[in-house]
Amino acid sequence: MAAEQQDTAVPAAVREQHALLAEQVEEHRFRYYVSDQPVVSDAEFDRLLRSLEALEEQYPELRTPDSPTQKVAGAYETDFASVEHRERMLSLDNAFDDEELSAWADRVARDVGTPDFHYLCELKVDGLAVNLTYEKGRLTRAATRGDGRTGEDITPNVRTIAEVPDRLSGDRIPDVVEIRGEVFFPMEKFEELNARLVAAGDKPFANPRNAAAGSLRQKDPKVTATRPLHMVVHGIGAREGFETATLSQAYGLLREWGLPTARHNRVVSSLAEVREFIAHFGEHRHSVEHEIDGVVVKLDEIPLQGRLGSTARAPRWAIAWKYAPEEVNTRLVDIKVGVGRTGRVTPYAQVEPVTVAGSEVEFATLHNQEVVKAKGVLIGDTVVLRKAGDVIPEILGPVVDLRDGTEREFVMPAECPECGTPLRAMKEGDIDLRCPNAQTCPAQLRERLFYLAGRQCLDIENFGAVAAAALTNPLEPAEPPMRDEGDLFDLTIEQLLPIKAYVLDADSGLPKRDPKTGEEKIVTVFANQKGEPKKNALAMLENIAAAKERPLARFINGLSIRHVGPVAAETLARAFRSIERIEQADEEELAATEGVGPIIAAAVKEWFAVDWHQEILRKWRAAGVRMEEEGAGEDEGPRPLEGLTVVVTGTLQHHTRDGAKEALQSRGAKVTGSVSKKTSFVVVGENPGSKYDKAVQLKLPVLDEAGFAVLLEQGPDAAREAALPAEGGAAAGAADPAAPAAPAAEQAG
Ligand SMILES: NC(=O)c1ccc[n+]([C@@H]2O[C@H](COP(=O)([O-])OP(=O)(O)OC[C@H]3O[C@@H](n4cnc5c(N)ncnc54)[C@H](O)[C@@H]3O)[C@@H](O)[C@H]2O)c1
Ligand SMILES: [Zn+2]
Repeated sequence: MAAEQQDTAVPAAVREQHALLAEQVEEHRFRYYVSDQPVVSDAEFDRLLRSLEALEEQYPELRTPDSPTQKVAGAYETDFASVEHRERMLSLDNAFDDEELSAWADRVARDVGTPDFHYLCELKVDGLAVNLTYEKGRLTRAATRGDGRTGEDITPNVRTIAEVPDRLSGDRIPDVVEIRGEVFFPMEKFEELNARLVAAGDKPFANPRNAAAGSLRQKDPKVTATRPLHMVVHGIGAREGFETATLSQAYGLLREWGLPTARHNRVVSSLAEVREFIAHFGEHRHSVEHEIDGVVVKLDEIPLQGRLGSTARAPRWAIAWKYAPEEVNTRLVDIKVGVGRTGRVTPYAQVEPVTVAGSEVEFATLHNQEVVKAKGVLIGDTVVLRKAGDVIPEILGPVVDLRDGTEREFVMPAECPECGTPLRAMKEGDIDLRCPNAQTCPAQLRERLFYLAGRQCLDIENFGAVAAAALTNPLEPAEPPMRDEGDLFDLTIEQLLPIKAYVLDADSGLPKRDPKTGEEKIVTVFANQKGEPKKNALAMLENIAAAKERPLARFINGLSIRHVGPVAAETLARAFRSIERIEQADEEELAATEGVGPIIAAAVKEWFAVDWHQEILRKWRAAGVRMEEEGAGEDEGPRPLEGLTVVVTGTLQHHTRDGAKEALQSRGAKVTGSVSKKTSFVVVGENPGSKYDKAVQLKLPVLDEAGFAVLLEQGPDAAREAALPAEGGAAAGAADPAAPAAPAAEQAG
C-alpha cells in the first residue's frame, strides 16, 4: 500500500498544500526564534508541523532535506554575529501520548543491544536553548541554538546571568566543554516586566518564554542585565579532557564546577518509573521554580547514546513528553467589571471561548485596573490565555503583532455597573475601587447573601446564586422579600410564590434569551405552573430554619466584614464566644487577641458602628438566632472573673495551656496573647518568655501557679494579694492596691 503511493506522482494540489504549510511553519519559526513575538500558540504551531509531517508520511517525496520537518529551526540572518557550535545542537522528538512513548522505549530497547540501561528523567524547561563553551575553565562563548550548527553569538548577554559562572571551579576541569542549557524568565516576574515595557511605550511580551528569548537577544547587554534571567543546564556537547559513563554522572561534575544543574532529575530503570515521574510532575507542574512544558527522557549511558545516534534534527536516545498546553491564544472580546460582596469592583476579561487544560474558558481574571494597564492588553487583542491547574484562568499578554488598529483601551467605569453609585477608593492609596453603596447595591447584596448561604457560612442548601438574586432583586413583585440579609430568617412561602426573575446564564450572569423570539426568559422561581410551591423552595425554607443553629464562627464569617474570613471568624468566636461580646470588646482588646491584630480589629469595630448592620443582628435575634457558643449564655452560673484580661505564659504543672485558658474563660475572664497595660494578671509558669519581662516592666500583678489557683478559686482580690513580689525595686508598685490592672477600670461597657 505504502509502496504503491510512493510510486504515484504527488498531485499538484497536495504539492501546493505542502508548500503553503511549509511556508507557514517557516514564518512562525521566524517570529518565534528571531522576533521573539510569535502570533500563534505552541500547540497551534505543533499542529501545523504535525500536519506537514502527516503529508510527508503519505507522500515521502515531499520530505526533502530542506523541508521544515527535517531541520533544526533557526538559520536566519540576525543582528548577532554567527558562531559555529563544535557539536551540533539538536531538537527533540516528541511523544504526545503513551503509545508514542512506549514506541520510543521499544526502539531503544531493541537498538541498545543490552538489557542493562537506564532512563534519565528530566523536566523540560520552557525557555530557550543556549550553548556555553568553556575553554580551560573559562567561559569563552555563549550562543543560541540557531539551525543547530550555527547560532548567534550572545556571549556578553549570557555573562549577565548570575548563575552562569565565568570560571568553572573545582578539579578535573576539561580543556574544552560545551554546556547546553535553557535560559528562562520566572513567571512571577513577568507581569512586572510587561508593566515596565508598556510604561516606556515598548511592546509587551506575550509570555515568559518570549520574554526570556527577547531579553537575552538584546543588542545591548546592559538591557539584558536588567532582566531576571536564570539558567538550567541540561546537556553536554563537545568535550576534550573528560568523559563519564553516564549523563547523570556528568551532571554531578557540572554541579561541582558551579554550573546550575537541574534539581529534579531522576535515574530509573523501567518505563513504569518513567511514567510515574511524568505523572508526578504533571500534578506538581507549578511547584517547580520554572515553567515546564514536559518531561525529557534520555538514555543515561553515554556509550549507548552513541550506539543509537541521531537523525538530522533529533537524537534517537531521547524523547520529549509534552504535557497538555496551559497556554492558548484567543481574542479578548471585552473587559467587563464585576462587583463583589464587599463592593470591590474588579475588571475581568471576556474572551472568545477556548478549550485549555481540558476545560472551556470564556472569562479570565484581571484583578484591577492597574493590572489591565500593566499587562498592556487592549480590547480586541489576540491574547495569550493561561490556565494553570485549578487556578482561575489569567491573561498573560497581548500578541502585539496581530493588532490592526481597531483595538481600544479599557477604561475603568466611574460608576457602579449595577447601582450607578460613583466608585471610589475606600482609603487613600487603595488601588481597588469600591461601590460605597453597601446596603442596597444589588450586586453586593446578592453576593453577600450568596456567601452567607454558602458552604463556608450557613451552608443553606437550595439557596444559591439564583435564589439570592431572585429574593433581593426580582422582576416581580416590586417590593423584594429581602431588603438585606436581616430578612433571611423571616421569609415565608407566601412571599416566595409570586417571585419572578430572569433565567440567568451561569457563566455570563446575563439573562438567557429564547432562541426563537429573542426575548429574555422569565420564570416564577419558587412556584410551579399551578402556583404551588416547588419542592426545592420548601426545602430551602427548612434549611434556612435549620441554619439558625450554625456555630458562631459561621455567622461571623457570613457578615462579610472586611478582612474577616473563615480563619479570623473562628478566632473571634473562640476568644469571645458570642456576637454580643465581640461587639462590646474595644478595639485594643480585639487587636490584642491572638490571630486578630489591628487591621481586623478596626474593621470589626467599623462594621458594628453601622446602623443597618445593627438592624440585621436585631432581626436575626428576633427570629431566634443566638449567635453564641454553647455555654456562653447567661444560664451558665456565676462569672467571677468577668472583665479581667489575663495572659498565660510559660509551662504550668497542673494545667495545659488550653486547660488554663478554658478555666479562665469559663469564669468570664478574657485570655489574650500579649501583655499590655490593660492586662489584669500575668500567669507565669516555667520558662516564661518576654511576656514576663513586659509584665514586670509594666508593674502588672504576676501570678505563679499557686497564685493562679487563688485567682480561680477566690477571685481577683485574693489573687492580687497572692501576686509575686515585683522585681527590681518595683515591689511597692505591685503591692499597691491602685496598680493599673484594676478590673473595674478597664471594662469597656
Ligand atoms: N508559537 C510559535 O509560533 C512557535 C514557532 C516555532 C516553535 N514553537 C515552539 O517551539 C518548540 C519547538 O522547538 P524545538 O524544535 O526546540 O523543540 P522542543 O522545544 O520541543 O525541544 C527541544 C528543546 O527542548 C529544550 N529543553 C528543555 N529542557 C530540556 C532538557 N531537560 N533536556 C533537553 N532539552 C531540553 C532544549 O532547548 C531543546 O532545544 C515547540 O514547543 C513549538 O511549539 C512555537
Ligand atoms: Zn453598586
